[in-house]
Amino acid sequence: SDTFIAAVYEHAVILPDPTDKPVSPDDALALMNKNMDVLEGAIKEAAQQGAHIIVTPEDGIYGWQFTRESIYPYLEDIPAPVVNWIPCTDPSRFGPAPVQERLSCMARNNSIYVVANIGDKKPCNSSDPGCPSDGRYQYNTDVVFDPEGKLVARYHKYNLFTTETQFNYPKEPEAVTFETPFGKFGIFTCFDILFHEPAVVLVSKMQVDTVLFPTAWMNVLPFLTAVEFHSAWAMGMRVNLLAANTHKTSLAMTGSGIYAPDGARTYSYNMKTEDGHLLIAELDAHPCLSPASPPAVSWSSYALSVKRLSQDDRDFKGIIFHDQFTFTELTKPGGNLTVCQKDLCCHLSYKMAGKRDDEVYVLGAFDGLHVVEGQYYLQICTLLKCKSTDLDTCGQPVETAETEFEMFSLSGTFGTNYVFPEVLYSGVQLAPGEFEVLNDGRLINKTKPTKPVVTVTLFGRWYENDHLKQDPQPAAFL
Ligand SMILES: NC(=O)CCCC[C@@H]1SC[C@@H]2NC(=O)N[C@@H]21
Repeated sequence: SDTFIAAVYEHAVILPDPTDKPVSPDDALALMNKNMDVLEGAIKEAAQQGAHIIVTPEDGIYGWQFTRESIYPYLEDIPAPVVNWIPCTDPSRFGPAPVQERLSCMARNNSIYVVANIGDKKPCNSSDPGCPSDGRYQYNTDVVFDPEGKLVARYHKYNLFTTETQFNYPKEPEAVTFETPFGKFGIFTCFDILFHEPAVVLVSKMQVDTVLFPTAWMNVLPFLTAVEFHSAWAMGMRVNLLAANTHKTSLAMTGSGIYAPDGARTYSYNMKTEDGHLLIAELDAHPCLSPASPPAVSWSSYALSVKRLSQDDRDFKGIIFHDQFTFTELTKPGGNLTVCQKDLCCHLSYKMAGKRDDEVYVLGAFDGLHVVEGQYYLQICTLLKCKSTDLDTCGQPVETAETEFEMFSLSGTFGTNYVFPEVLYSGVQLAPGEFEVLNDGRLINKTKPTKPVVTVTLFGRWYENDHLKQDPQPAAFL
């Protein structure tokens, strides 16, 4: 088919009581059934509304804050999909698997693809030099059941977040794909989206049309809020992305969406209430073949042609999410500005509807290694509102603004082809259809921005440099 209907469910997960001691398998299943009761309601509703596939969040069935031991009763042995298994009709073929059985039946009874995140356990012994001392591998795992209830995909999360000490890293990254009547699908989980493997491999080498993305994403302004970064990744990579986040406002976890290369089809961001939310939208099955699909971008082409007027004397430093940026202030209601850091120069042309005395904006550049909660090379050009008129606050998280822009055009001398374009309006709102990236690498508004601007950013990931990362210091040397 040319199009299909996608659903994502942002789920307010029911958490187990925090404990280091493992609960009984019955208690673990009772908690998981409570979450699956809620997910089943969303799956039924999505199917009734015609959805072909639904994505549910990372940790959406058992929550978090586990030790390696305390998660064990929640795990099941998940076989590779090659076994052709429908757990709903043959539940005990590979030992007890009540969670897989129930997910499979939800898919089968509602004739819909169901994507969920659960835990896999794989016994091992001393013949395997990597086998953990407790005799098992434990993996953070996504599963996909087709509309017959057959297990068609199993993916072990490769880039575990720093807090996930209950799980093992898979030895190799897996590029997991499956074909459907509405395009080729790939899958990865949460923190994976910041890295080359498997995320970029799925798109560039395996040529998937749509990525399934269960996540438990804590929002970090100004660049790494879920709806902002995930929609930008879909645009930069030119694929559909179905992002289902966990909902827990005390951890800043909210923000799910159905994203296409030309912008969000639908999204939700809700820091006000603790309820779940179902999103449904129609997508192109093959977005790269669509007439709306943009041609390849030469990211540095425009910026390299700009002649720089000397203005370094007005630059100053500031911190954004632990990284030291170089900033320059937008002192006039409109004009052209440049700021550079190392090899990256960022150019901005802009016009405000009116320059306000109570709000300050800066143009910023960062070219270097981010080292907190994981290490990754970044090249970032950004126009952002400072928290107050004190320049020392530039880079601190800001959610609202009053300044209206007539136009903006942001570009940079990027050394990477992987640049994710973000536009965030006041109130953590996206701007679908209101901006575009030109072939020469300029991020521009298409129409006059309909809301005040908080951030306009070109977020570049320089994967090619990641091999230069330092190994973390052994504890003895700290
Ligand atoms: N569940 C995960 O894999 C972790 C979520 C990723 C969170 C993103 S990555 C860098 C930022 N740090 C955060 O706390 N949130 C952002």
